[in-house]
Amino acid sequence: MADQWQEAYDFAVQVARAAGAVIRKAGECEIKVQTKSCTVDLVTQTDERVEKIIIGSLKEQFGEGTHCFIGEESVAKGEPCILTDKPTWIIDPVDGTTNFVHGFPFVAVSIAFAVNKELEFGVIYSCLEDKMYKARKGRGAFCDDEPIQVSDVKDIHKSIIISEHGTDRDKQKVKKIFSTMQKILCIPVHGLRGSGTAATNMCLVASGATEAFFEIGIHCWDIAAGAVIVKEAGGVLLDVDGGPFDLMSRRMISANNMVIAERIIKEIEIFDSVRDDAPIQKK
Ligand SMILES: Nc1ncnc2c1ncn2[C@@H]1O[C@H](CO)[C@@H](O)[C@H]1OP(=O)(O)O
Ligand SMILES: [Mg+2]
Repeated sequence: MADQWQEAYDFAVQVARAAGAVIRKAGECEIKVQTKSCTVDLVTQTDERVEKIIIGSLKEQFGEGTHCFIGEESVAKGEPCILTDKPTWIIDPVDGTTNFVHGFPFVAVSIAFAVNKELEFGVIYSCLEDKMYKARKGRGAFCDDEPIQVSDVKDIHKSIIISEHGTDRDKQKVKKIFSTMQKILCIPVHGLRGSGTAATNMCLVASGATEAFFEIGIHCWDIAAGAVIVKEAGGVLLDVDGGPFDLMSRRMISANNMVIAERIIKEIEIFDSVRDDAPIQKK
């Protein structure tokens, strides 16, 4: 059925915009911060509240039994993070929580929808910039309803590359991250950047502002919506070892084309991270 998920797609855009308004308002008040896995892994009442609003609205619209939900804060509370063939919403209510806490102006709501383990659409609302990015499989990518496209740069020396440091402060991992950054910077490339939100970084690749974004340590809810948006904007998604993109693997490179992706992959020093769909006791 060609237009089966159009209603869900349109509804996701509405929900993301409403969620972004809640985040903007919350940012005007005092933000109470708590920590999750470590002292730099932050969470606020807004993350939890917004996830409840998003999942509540989707359940009300589409029924509780037929659709599944993977949300960052629900998983943090012990809900499973397994992608099945059922229609599944993958949600990051506040991507860039550290930015939100500090008033650094890139914070995004990320909502993706998968069926039969395949991503059907993604919506990312960069709520402080008030930019709505969206894409549906086979239908192109858009920012505020204008079509977007990846950059056509093939020469790595003319590129800007994005990566992030994540929240793990294990010395060996940090060393590898910085060693990778140093090697890429000295290729040389025009510059290295990082907005602090994986979702926004992927929108920057999709809209041609940067050639690639890669990270090890991210979660499926950080990149699911962005994956559709990058792909529909003409870009590519790969594992950081050059293999196929795996949503649950905690690592990925998104790029404008294979030439740039493969050149960056040569420099990435890979470190282990536990898969999102690993059994909970092993995390
Ligand atoms: N352990 C981790 N390692 C790397 N990135 C992480 C991470 N946990 C979350 N991220 C996400 O990666 C980006 C910054 O590194 C953000 O999008 C952040 O999402 P968050 O703000 O929703 O936690
Ligand atoms: Mg996130």
